[in-house]
Amino acid sequence: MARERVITPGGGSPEGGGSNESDRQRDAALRPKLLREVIGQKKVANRLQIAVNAAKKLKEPLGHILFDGPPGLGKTTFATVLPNELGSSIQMTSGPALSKPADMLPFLTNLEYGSILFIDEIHRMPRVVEEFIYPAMEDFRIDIVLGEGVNARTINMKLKPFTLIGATTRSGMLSGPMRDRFKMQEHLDYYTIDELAQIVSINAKKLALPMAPEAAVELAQRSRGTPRVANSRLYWVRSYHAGHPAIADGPVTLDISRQALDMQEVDRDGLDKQDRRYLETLIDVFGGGPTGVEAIAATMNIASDTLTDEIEPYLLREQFIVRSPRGRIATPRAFELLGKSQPKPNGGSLFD
Ligand SMILES: Nc1ncnc2c1ncn2[C@@H]1O[C@H](COP(=O)(O)OP(=O)(O)OP(=O)(O)O)[C@@H](O)[C@H]1O
Ligand SMILES: [Mg+2]
Repeated sequence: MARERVITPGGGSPEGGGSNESDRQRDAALRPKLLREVIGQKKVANRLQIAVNAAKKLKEPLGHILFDGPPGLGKTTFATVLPNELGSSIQMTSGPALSKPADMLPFLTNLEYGSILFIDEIHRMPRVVEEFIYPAMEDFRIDIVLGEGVNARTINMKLKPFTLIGATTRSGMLSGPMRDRFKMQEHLDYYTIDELAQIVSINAKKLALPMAPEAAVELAQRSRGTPRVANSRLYWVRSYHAGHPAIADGPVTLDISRQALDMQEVDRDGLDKQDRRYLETLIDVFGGGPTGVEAIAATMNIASDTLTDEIEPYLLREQFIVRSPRGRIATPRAFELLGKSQPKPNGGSLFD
């Protein structure tokens, strides 16, 4: 198993993407350790397995890898599985924790041959740091400037060949030159109900919670296609079950899982309070749009990044909203969900 060194200069969090502390502890407890334990994302997992096999056979470090996709889909999971597969070590940091090139030095000088440096939220790394690590990625060397003004000297330092793994929820914000330096670029997509149900069943076992298969499917259906959400729903169902003496001795049935999720105000489509608040704002305040994300964010009193990174991707995928050049528009499905009737468009189509 890999030795995991988590070093975060500047007190930054090694993991980003909007997960809070308790989510992170749960994530770590339930995270798969090996590629074969990873559920779904089969094409990605197969390509990684080939790359790992090749690296071992050729005794070369793995090429640099970029993972992108919405929060909670497994970017950090894949990054932490790889050193286990390779028998190497991993250091973890994140873009916001790296404000200047010197912040990279402890990581770069700690590298071992073939070890992994994981940079979460890599799109938030400042341009100066990005440019500083280009030669590290390409030729395993860095240029360090010592002193200032006329006394400044540049020292060229060789590094041990290593693998950089970047993760981002916003691949569009990554610069072209940075993206091009990754040998593999893997996009993670939402999971099917079947895959999520498997994850829920496996994790219920890890938590020693007896659960009927239909209950696992119910949780899967109501988890926004996202393993992290499925895990957090599972923890809630576990508390609900344990907190009711009358049912705590039996398994979690379909009924129990429904009651627990209804109590948490997770609806049958898996949308939670925050998702519905977004749709209510778009429909009640902005007449269903089109309206800009900044206006929705200001009205909801929430960061617009949270909307674009965490809330909107699933609503877009499930076609509760569409994006147009003039802004976000609620679809008939969103009106139906909230039990509202759709205003009649004057003349032109609602979606023009
Ligand atoms: N393919 C998978 N198989 C099984 N469990 C998974 C899988 N992907 C993710 N998980 C579970 O979901 C949790 C969250 O995943 P992870 O932390 O890797 O997401 P992430 O993409 O890094 O999110 P963020 O953008 O917020 O950093 C993991 O701890 C793990 O328990
Ligand atoms: Mg992560």
